[in-house]
Amino acid sequence: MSPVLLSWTSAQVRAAEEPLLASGVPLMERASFALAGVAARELRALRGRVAGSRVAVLVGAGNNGGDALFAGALLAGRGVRVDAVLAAERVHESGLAALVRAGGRTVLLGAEPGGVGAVADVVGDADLVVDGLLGIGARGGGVRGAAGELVTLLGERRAGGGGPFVVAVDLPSGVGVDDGTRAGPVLDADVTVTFGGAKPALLLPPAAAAAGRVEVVDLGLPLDAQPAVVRLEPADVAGLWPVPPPDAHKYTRGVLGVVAGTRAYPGAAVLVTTAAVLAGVGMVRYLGDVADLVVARRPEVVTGTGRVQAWTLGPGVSPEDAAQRRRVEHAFDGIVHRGEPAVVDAGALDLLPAHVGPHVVLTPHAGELARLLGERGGRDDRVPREAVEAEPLRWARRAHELTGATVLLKGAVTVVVGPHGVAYAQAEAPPWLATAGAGDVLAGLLGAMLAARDADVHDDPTLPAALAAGAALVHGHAADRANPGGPVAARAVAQALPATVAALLAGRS
Ligand SMILES: NC(=O)C1=CN([C@@H]2O[C@H](COP(=O)(O)OP(=O)(O)OC[C@H]3O[C@@H](n4cnc5c(N)ncnc54)[C@H](O)[C@@H]3O)[C@@H](O)[C@H]2O)[C@@H](O)CC1
Ligand SMILES: Nc1ncnc2c1ncn2[C@@H]1O[C@H](COP(=O)(O)OP(=O)(O)O)[C@@H](O)[C@H]1O
Ligand SMILES: [K+]
Repeated sequence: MSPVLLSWTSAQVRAAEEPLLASGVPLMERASFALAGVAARELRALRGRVAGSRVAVLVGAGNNGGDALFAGALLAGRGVRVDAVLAAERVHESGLAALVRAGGRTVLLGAEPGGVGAVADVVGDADLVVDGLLGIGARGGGVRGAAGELVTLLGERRAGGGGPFVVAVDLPSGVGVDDGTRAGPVLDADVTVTFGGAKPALLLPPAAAAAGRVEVVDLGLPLDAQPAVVRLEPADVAGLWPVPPPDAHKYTRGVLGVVAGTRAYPGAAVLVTTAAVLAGVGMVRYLGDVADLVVARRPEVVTGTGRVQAWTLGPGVSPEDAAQRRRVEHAFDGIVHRGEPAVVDAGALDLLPAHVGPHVVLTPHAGELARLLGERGGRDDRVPREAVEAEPLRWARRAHELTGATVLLKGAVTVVVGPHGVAYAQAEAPPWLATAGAGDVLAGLLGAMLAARDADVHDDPTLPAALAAGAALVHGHAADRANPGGPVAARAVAQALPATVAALLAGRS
């Protein structure tokens, strides 16, 4: 398994390809050859053979269309019936010539007697569609014009359970390449064959859901700039997880202070402390109103004040409760003055000091992030939850700018933003994880990681973001391990942590 999926913006990709194109490296030839290979493999899987099957190639005005045309030509050469739908009067010239030479047929979108609907019927009846409408030249806002209508019609077929298998060229057409937005018609794909390196839209919500399986084709591009968005893979966990050395003792493994839970919400305290203990922290110190319950459920936990290496603050905490408020504010003293790393969740988000450092990791969901932005930002930052969900990277970045903290924005894909533009998008969580208390487990798990690596966090301000992304990955895997393919309770996710971590460290996941 290859560790880390990296993505670069369209500008970074263009900068990397420039010297190669200038020296005549045949990038499009390499790209289209790989693309045709993937299409042929999928046809074999779908139809049992390549020759005799039917492929529709959607061709936009740019080089993305060029890739699709050359791939169409290669497929036609292997006995595939290829219909190319030209979405512009001028398309890639030599690509078109190659397709026609190989026996591919063309229709000009808009010039067909039956209009876009008739073209949609032809495309819809194909075994496989190669989507070369838009690549990194897409300006956002979805596919425009007649091609946009075609994409909408094909989307309706897919939604109805029909429609052909779609292979996207470089990106699903219509997504916001660098910001992962989905505003307007997008052709959802089953497989995306992306060139040189992934693009942010392939990792970021909401666009990433349109990509299907992502296959990266190495074109030999010198992509040495810092990637825009990264997805950690299971093999990366070993480099982040605090594996105790032989001479470890409980204090070197870290003490986590927890302020969580009230008499009204006692469960949060149990879930946070359980997750931290099962993630292998040296010790948990619980501060709160339900110590008896916590200790009854987790006898490993100690109660009362004392030194800690890191904090988890906020699950089940109500800022109106004076005693809890005092405990959280006291913890923030150590966080601000001694630099203790912290996870700040739920009720503690409302008590966050004006400015903190990246050693503080905020863990809001979209609703909590919208509230935080509204309270701390200017007029333009007052956005509803839906706006955060439509552009999670943008708003997580904004929250980082406003607070100085590392920001982990929870959701189906969890987005993490830290200093120096570092960003992660983790998508391992099964939808079953969207259940009350799951966030408390994440807060305890991440707190344990920060407590064990507090010294490293002091040295490297980008480490908390990596640890947070790693925690999201472990959290998702634990949910899956707790009950593969079925419902999970938050407590079961916590209970699955020891075996999940062991499997990830052993490379068995
Ligand atoms: N970067 C690289 O190293 C390589 C790039 N290649 C391909 O080249 C592609 C980029 O090519 P281009 O720069 O020509 O860009 P595109 O092929 O993405 O398309 C640009 C064209 O689409 C139109 N357009 C933009 N937004 C639109 C919208 N929302 N609705 C309708 N039309 C819109 C523009 O007017 C322009 O004519 C990549 O995605 C990739 O497929 C490959 O050939 C291999 C190498
Ligand atoms: N659709 C989804 N698919 C997968 N995971 C999800 C989805 N929605 C939410 N999650 C995850 O479930 C957890 C829910 O956390 P949170 O909203 O804080 O709930 P709670 O406060 O009840 O613990 C987060 O880790 C989040 O990333
Ligand atoms: K495309």
